[in-house]
Amino acid sequence: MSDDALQYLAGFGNQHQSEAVAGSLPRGQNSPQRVAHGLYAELLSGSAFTAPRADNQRSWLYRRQPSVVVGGYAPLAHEFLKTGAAEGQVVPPDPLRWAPTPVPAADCDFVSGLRTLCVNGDPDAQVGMAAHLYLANRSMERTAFVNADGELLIVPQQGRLCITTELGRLDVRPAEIALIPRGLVFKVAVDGPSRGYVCENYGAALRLPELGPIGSNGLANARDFLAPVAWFEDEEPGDYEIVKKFGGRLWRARQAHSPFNVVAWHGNLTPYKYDTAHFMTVGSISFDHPDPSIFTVLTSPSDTPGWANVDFVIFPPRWMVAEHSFRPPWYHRNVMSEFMGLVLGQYDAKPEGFKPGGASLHNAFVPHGPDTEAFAKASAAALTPHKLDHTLAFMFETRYRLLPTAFAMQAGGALETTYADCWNGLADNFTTP
Ligand SMILES: O=C(O)Cc1cc(O)ccc1O
Ligand SMILES: [Fe+2]
Repeated sequence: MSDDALQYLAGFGNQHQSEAVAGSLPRGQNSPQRVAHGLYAELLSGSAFTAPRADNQRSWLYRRQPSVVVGGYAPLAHEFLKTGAAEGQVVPPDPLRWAPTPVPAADCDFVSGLRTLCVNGDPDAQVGMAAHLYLANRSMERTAFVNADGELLIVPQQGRLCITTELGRLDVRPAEIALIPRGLVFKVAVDGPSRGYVCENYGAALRLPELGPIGSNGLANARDFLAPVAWFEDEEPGDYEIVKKFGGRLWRARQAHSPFNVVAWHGNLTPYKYDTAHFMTVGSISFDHPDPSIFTVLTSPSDTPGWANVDFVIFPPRWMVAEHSFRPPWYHRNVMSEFMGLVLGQYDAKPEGFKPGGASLHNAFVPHGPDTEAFAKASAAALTPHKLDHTLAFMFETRYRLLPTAFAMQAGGALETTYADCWNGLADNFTTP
């Protein structure tokens, strides 16, 4: 693990620039005849060249060798990593929940420890997402990973991650998140048994949501997203393994140098970290429970306005003050599909049953809401101002039905076969006047 005091460049979507060695970054042009210090220029495009300016994402990398210097790729098996609806199972129209999966004692790193729970869409159509767990007890040393199928939103739940990327390093702890652009090479170091969630987004890049009547401030503020500063692995050449996810399969290649050899870069296609403690929640200060869209941190739009390919929504510590209201989420059925995880504490709709490290899936039009215990508590609670504290749940909400994987549905696995019983106690209390 690297030290704590990493430096960052603040601002989501900014045109950042950074050089680890002074004078490495070309001034006034991108591709000089000879780049300073013998470096190679390489363009990384995250959007089509002709994407509208507001959506256009690319960075220029100045590196010791271009990434084309890599051996040929050979297939690499991964039993538990699944891609797109084609690799999902038949899904019953029931609410599903998974208990926390322990970090195995057997050797696993961030990539070998990926366990896909749910999939939809198709990366070749640039539609949909996957929800994975990661379980890791070993750092990636001379192995790096790059995902050509999707951008990765990493939500640590246990253990601190040091993520080395081509553009520099990010130190990420539980309650923080990391965003790794599609196609960017990275590796993950851990400081002990580590677990968390990953949203692999095959669709349009995640961005800050529109704020509408909220105005020009609030929710996740752009300046709280931190990009790394340029850093390169300055060591003797030696064998390095590059693992690439490409077309739903893993591939591996060997090269004789570190891929973390970018001495300077500039552009707006960067990884980020974000501390959810900086999320400025808005909520009801009068009555009723608002739609959870007020908690959207990042959104990947689809081609239909307002119907997200995937929204990343958090339920952070906040005050509950609504008067004459049932304060937890309402009972509902939603055309959108909801995958949830819990980073820490309790979730108000399922105070006991939903555990940190666990997950739930409420698919399109699958009824759900507070369990019997939460209903009873909230129906009788004194409606004084109350702080929901020490809690962080989140949701990947997607317009496409999520299909669980064989790992998610396996008998004897983490699937809670009695989950739906949590609503059995909701008796018919109707009384005729
Ligand atoms: O189902 C859930 O727990 C997530 C959720 C939370 C909320 O406050 C409103 C709607 C919703 O789907
Ligand atoms: Fe819901």
